[in-house]
Amino acid sequence: MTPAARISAAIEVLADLIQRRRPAADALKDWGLARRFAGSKDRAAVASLVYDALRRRASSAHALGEETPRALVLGMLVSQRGLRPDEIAALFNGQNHAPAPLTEFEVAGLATFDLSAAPGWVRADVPEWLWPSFVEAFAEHAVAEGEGLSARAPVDIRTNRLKTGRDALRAALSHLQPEMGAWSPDALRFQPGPDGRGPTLQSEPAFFAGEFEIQDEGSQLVAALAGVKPGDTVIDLCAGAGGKTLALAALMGNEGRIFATDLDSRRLSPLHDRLTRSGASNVEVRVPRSRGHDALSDLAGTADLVLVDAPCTGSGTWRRNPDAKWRVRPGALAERIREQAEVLDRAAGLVRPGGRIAYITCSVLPEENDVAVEAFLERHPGFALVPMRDLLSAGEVDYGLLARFATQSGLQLSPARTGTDGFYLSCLAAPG
Ligand SMILES: C[S@@+](CC[C@H](N)C(=O)[O-])C[C@H]1O[C@@H](n2cnc3c(N)ncnc32)[C@H](O)[C@@H]1O
Repeated sequence: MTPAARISAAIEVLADLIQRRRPAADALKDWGLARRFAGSKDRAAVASLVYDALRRRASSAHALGEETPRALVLGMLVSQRGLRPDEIAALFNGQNHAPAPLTEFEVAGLATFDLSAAPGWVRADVPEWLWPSFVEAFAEHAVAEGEGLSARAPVDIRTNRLKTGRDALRAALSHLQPEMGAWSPDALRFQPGPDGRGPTLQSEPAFFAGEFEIQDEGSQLVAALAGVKPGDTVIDLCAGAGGKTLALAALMGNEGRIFATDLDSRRLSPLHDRLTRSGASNVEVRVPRSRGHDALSDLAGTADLVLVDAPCTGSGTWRRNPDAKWRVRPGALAERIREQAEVLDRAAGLVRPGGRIAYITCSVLPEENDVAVEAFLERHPGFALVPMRDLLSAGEVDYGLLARFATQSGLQLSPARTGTDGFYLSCLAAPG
């Protein structure tokens, strides 16, 4: 397919997902099934155009004066891909599957492409209904934070200390030109290529050998800051596929015990293979027999640390999933807040006297972060916040520089602040 034909395809996919309000992945899959002639490079290029258009949906609609699939693509070609109006006009020539020529209205929109008078949520490319939350979280930096969440994400990996060291892994992957992570001593980073994707790391021999896991550096950081020690008894209450479980096992050097569970037993399935590959031997996966079955009933009041990697809107990961940004609804936020309270209350019954709950989200919304923690402290007055300076100075690395990203009750990472996904961490000490 020519570059112009790929643009036509992206417009078609966007029309489908907007009209039928369906996830981008589903619309892309259907498009691919109906066009078997399209090769893997074409599919990747079309997907990249669609996701880039979704990153900049609000600002493109504003600049072009309409929210049509064409306008979203046109705006993105300017703001995300840096094309000039004449370059865009050459692509939109109506020949050989290229999109129809530009209208006068579109030409005018491209020529001015002015966001200076646009409201903050438009310049930030954040849903309008979430803008008050952004302003509450980031004040005068809210637009820059929204822009950070609209950019493409790098691919980060976490060196598995149980198998190798970061320098050795960097040498093993030198053909992919890894960069050192800025914060985590285990992180390596790969910048996205022209199609927005990173290298296919899962086919590397070092991956099969368990020497690394793909994990955003922010996720690595919050796991490291949770305060786990070799020999601890740890419960990972929302373990899912085990990204944090594996990080904790490595930090503990396989000493002590981790009990990993999840409300949804299906989500735990990938964890078994990942544990084998990683060499983590101190993890016991507790699979609930049915919804509502308590797989941890024997562990009440025993854990040095309960990790609550809570279900959330995922607003901190919009770089990786720009579709989710526009699909999240107020009802879903309210449901996540209810689940967060439920899971935190469950954690309170599992932690030992003097132990700790580490509450984590991949969200930047205060409702899911500080507000959730403050509501927990009201329900459980014996618990107390672990001071931020203690969190940042407790481990092998002094993370004092992160203190400027402290919130009322926790720590907020973000693409604009730390170059990571938008993770939040707050640690709560149980009464001794
Ligand atoms: C953010 S994901 C976990 C990601 C995982 N910890 C990782 O690092 O890969 C949140 C998980 O919480 C689970 N969950 C939701 N409500 C829960 C509850 N009440 N108790 C335990 N887990 C719950 C979801 O099934 C989901 O797997």
